Amino acid sequence: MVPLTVILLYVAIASFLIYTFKNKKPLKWSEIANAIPFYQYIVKIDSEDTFKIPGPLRLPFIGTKWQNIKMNKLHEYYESLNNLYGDVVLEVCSNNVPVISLFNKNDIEKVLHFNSAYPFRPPTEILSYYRKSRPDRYASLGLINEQGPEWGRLRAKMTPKTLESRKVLSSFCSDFNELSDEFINVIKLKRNEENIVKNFEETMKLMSIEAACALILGRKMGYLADSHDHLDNNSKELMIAVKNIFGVIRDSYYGNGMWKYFPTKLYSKYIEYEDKIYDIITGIINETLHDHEFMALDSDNMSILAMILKADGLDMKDKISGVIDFLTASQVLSHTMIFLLHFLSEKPEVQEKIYQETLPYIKTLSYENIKKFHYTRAAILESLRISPTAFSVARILEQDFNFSGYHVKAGNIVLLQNMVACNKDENFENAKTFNPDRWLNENGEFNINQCSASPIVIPFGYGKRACPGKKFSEMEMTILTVKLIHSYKIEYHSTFEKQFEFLVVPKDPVDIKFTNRF
Ligand code: HEM
Repeated sequence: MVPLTVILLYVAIASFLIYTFKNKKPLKWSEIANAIPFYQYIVKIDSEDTFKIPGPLRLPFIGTKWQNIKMNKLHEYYESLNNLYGDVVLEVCSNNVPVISLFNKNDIEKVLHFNSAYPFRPPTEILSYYRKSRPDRYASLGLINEQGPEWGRLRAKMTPKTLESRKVLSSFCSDFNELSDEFINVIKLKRNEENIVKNFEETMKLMSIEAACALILGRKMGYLADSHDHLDNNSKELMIAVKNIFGVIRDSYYGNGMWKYFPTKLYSKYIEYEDKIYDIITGIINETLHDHEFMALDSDNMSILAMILKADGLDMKDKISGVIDFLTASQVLSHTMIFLLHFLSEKPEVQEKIYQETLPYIKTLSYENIKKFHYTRAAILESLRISPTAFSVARILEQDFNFSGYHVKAGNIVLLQNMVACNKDENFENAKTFNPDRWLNENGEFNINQCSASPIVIPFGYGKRACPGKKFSEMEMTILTVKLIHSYKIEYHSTFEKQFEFLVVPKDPVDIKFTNRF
């Protein structure tokens, strides 16, 4: 006999669900969607053309979310979708919104080359929902998530041409050289008796966040010191929040989505991290505004924080969210470096070539000098081609397109599956093989146009919406790689596996052996 309480509970839950769906109680997604004019045009699955696109079985309410996808293997899942259904694949979110994956080089290029005034990238739902619920703190969804003319305004104000000027890059180059030397020392201290740094990803993340704070906040946090005992609570909490927020965003995006209807644990965790970062950044901004010396620096020596604080036409809410967005977005360095170290570890001869190429310049790794490192830059690009951390670039179509014979209407969300496409032999010869030489011309010079499929190598995105941190990150990766190779021979001591955490990241633990070069 089923106890009466169980029956009553069942009836209560069923009635609630029927009420929720039958009365079309507004989903939080649609609240967000209606708040952003462009989103009203996102097409729903009722479009006949969209239905013709192959993909996993679609069920009412849950779309294609019934599949037992291991969330941390999502990047492999997309490769299997391509193998099963072809170059254009349809998935349907639980809120009936279609998401179309494009795997074919020509289709990807069509979207990239569409000349949009304000390229639309679907926003992160959980962040958008939370920021909309806090008008006391946020005036907009922020640079990463805002759309249309408002995004255009934020982008123009927060990423002025001076941001990537030679002088700003040169000035940061010398700061980053110092940090890299500290990092080399940290590795020395963290090696065990076999010269292995266990859980290297943790050490690398410290470097990543220290570099981000130097670039964006213009301050040294001390995350690379021997011990963290000296750090104040804010510094410790900032580190934890910035490190963990990506995992929560991933779960909100690809999980069961219950946070949209109930105040789940996941949503509380998200608020906890977002609020922590907000409070600490607001404190730092207030301190900075009172630091007259800092604010008086000329634009060539300014941090991104000072540039944003000095920008005209942005209110304080915009400035705070801008700094938060820059800080969280810049955490990708650590994953990209670990992928690169894996490839270098597999090919000691590449390490040797980098060593020889950079030997004459090792004492002065200036911004001008590192441009001469053709082979090193080719090795970095090759790693980003095979193992980008952003496995796809998302866009919302602004006009109808024909993709490999399928008509796809404006308003559809497409995922440009650059990682899968970049690992296909039809686009790159022996695509899965790490081969820096493919990026060198007959004179041994690095040339991005050396491969005909280079337009789909988009680790930093593309066009007006591309990553504003690209030049900084390429510079950081070059300096760090050169310094590491001049100090150590690098060898992976754990199996190399990737996992999905909103971004593709190395599966931990990563153990790397660093043997002194001399
Ligand atoms: C290896 C390091 C990095 C990688 C691989 C990376 C990758 C990306 C990608 C793929 C996008 C999306 C671009 C698009 O949709 O076309 C993006 C956007 C963005 N990145 Fe990065 N990024 C890195 C480092 C940084 C750094 C250091 C900063 C800060 C200075 C930064 C700030 C941003 C911001 C603010 C956006 C949003 C731009 C917008 O929507 O207008 N990133 N990044």
